[in-house]
Amino acid sequence: MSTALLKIENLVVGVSNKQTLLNKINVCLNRGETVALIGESGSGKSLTAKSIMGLLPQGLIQRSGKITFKGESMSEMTLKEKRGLLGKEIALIHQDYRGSFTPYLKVGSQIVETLRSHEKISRKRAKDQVLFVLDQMNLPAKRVYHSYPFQLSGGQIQRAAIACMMLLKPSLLICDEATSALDMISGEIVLDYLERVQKQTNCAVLYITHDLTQAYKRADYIYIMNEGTVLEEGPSSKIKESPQHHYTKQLNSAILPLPPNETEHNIRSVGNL
Ligand SMILES: Nc1ncnc2c1ncn2[C@@H]1O[C@H](COP(=O)(O)OP(=O)(O)OP(=O)(O)O)[C@@H](O)[C@H]1O
Repeated sequence: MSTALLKIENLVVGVSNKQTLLNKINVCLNRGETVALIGESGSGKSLTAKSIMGLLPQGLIQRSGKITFKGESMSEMTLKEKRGLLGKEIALIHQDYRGSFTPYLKVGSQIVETLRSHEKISRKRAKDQVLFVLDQMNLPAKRVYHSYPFQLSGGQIQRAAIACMMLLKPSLLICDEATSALDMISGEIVLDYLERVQKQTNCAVLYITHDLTQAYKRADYIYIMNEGTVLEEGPSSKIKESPQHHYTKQLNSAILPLPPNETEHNIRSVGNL
């Protein structure tokens, strides 16, 4: 049997020895798979994502549990070793994109340098690749490439930051409410692009979201979280069609019953304007 790409086993996180915030979380991701952690605000989704990289906020500790990436225990890695994985092997896309670029350098040259620090590639080829991915993100590629961060909108910077991460072809992409700062059309364009990259590179994607509709559209497997625990898990179709837990049933009943084809058609029509 092949090793899981990422395995979280019995993860317990809390405020030193007091309050428990994550209680015995078990999550598994295979190569190429798309998994969603679903839950309302405060359910523990982001802390689970942060635990993977050892990026827990000050004052919080991992009390027990094991996290393995490609069969290697991350809990035993030094912070330096974990940071080495971040970027090349694991990309983390989150809502707060503001720190993604240095304010004094043009966006294009920053992405080129990031790419060249991970891959032996000429400046000219790197530039071509950067312009290509910026274009794939539906950005005015040349303008964004030659702009300083302050000359771009928040959504443009965020899409440029995502383009930069995907150029590094990570094995695992963690999207923590990655498109919540974008309008609906831009968000769909970004997620469609991520899906295309995923097909080419077979990277796994972990979506952290409260948007069950997106999870049903994008994920193969879903974990339903509430108050720091996983209440239910299963293939998306099973969670959608035969949920077992009353909380999952509640979440399902809260989804607006829009016909998917019509929604898609409307998005396409607006997008083509
Ligand atoms: N630094 C911290 N100190 C104490 N408690 C914290 C800290 N960070 C998060 N928490 C608590 O841990 C719980 C889980 O938080 P987490 O950020 O994982 O939620 P979430 O499901 O990602 O929510 P959201 O969708 O709003 O981002 C919440 O009750 C939150 O208040």
